[in-house]
Amino acid sequence: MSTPAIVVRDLVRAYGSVRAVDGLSFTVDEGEIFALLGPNGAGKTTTVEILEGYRDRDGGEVSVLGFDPATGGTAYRERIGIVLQSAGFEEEFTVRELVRLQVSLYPRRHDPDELIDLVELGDKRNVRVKALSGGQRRRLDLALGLAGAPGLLFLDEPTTGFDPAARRRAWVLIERLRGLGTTILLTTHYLEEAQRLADRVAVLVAGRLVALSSPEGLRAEGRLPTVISFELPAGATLGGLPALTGPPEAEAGGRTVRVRTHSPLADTGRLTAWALDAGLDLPDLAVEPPTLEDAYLALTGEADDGG
Ligand SMILES: Nc1ncnc2c1ncn2[C@@H]1O[C@H](COP(=O)(O)OP(=O)(O)OP(=O)(O)O)[C@@H](O)[C@H]1O
Repeated sequence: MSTPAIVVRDLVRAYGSVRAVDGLSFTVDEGEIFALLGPNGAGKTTTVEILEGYRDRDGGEVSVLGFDPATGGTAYRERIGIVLQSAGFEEEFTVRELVRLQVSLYPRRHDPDELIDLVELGDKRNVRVKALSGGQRRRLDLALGLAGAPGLLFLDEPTTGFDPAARRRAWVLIERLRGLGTTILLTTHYLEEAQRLADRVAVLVAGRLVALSSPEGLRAEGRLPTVISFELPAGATLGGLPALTGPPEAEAGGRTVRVRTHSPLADTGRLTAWALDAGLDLPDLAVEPPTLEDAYLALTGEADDGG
């Protein structure tokens, strides 16, 4: 087993009477994409800033790439990459000038042009920063965060504000970084992003860890039901449906029926057999297993009961 890239033990950080981080422990393996999730105010930014060396801690142990970030100084900062949400850019610089400048600050460097190609800004190389779109700027953020060829990258909500196509392209790029062996600590509010990218996910609530698992593990541990839904066929009533393990619920005022079940195969079989026997269709029949978002909402107590 390789040495973990990040070790956090019993980390505590308080602001007055608020314990923003309240006894947090986890490790991140080398080469892993590790996502920190949690509602607003859960302590993600505080944790990440402590790991980056930009915030003091009140208690606990932290080791990142073998350094204590609190005392690692420049030697430590040169080893990590940080992609901030909105770095203040020199608007008059071109993309190439800015990336070259950033690269020159580090002893271990990427080739500026390769970096620009990696983030797919090759055709914007000589364009001034002020003329970039929001999504292109975020890709430039990423190039700047990678300037020192870091072994560890902190990615703070990397796709906030991206359109869906740009988000998917960013995911491919992040996966490419993983392929290069970069360890990534990711914070995000997009559960689909965590599901797609993260090897493991930590869920924080009020400064404490409430779950730590692979996205699949988290879904499975939630023991949430699969939802079968369909339109009630014309002439059929809720009471006329076959016996199912989960009671069918009709949407208020509509004809959509939902069955929450832990035996989706058996219940779907009963429903379709019943419909076929009766010569009925089940319009919009769908069988949806719980998503990471469902598991997350249940864990953080944020599930909305409205269905
Ligand atoms: N500089 C500060 N002074 C006082 N309280 C702070 C400070 N920074 C954060 N806090 C408090 O610490 C708690 C955790 O904040 P933090 O920013 O770490 O949460 P977060 O999980 O990153 O939230 P978000 O998803 O909104 O970014 C919150 O209650 C917040 O109000």
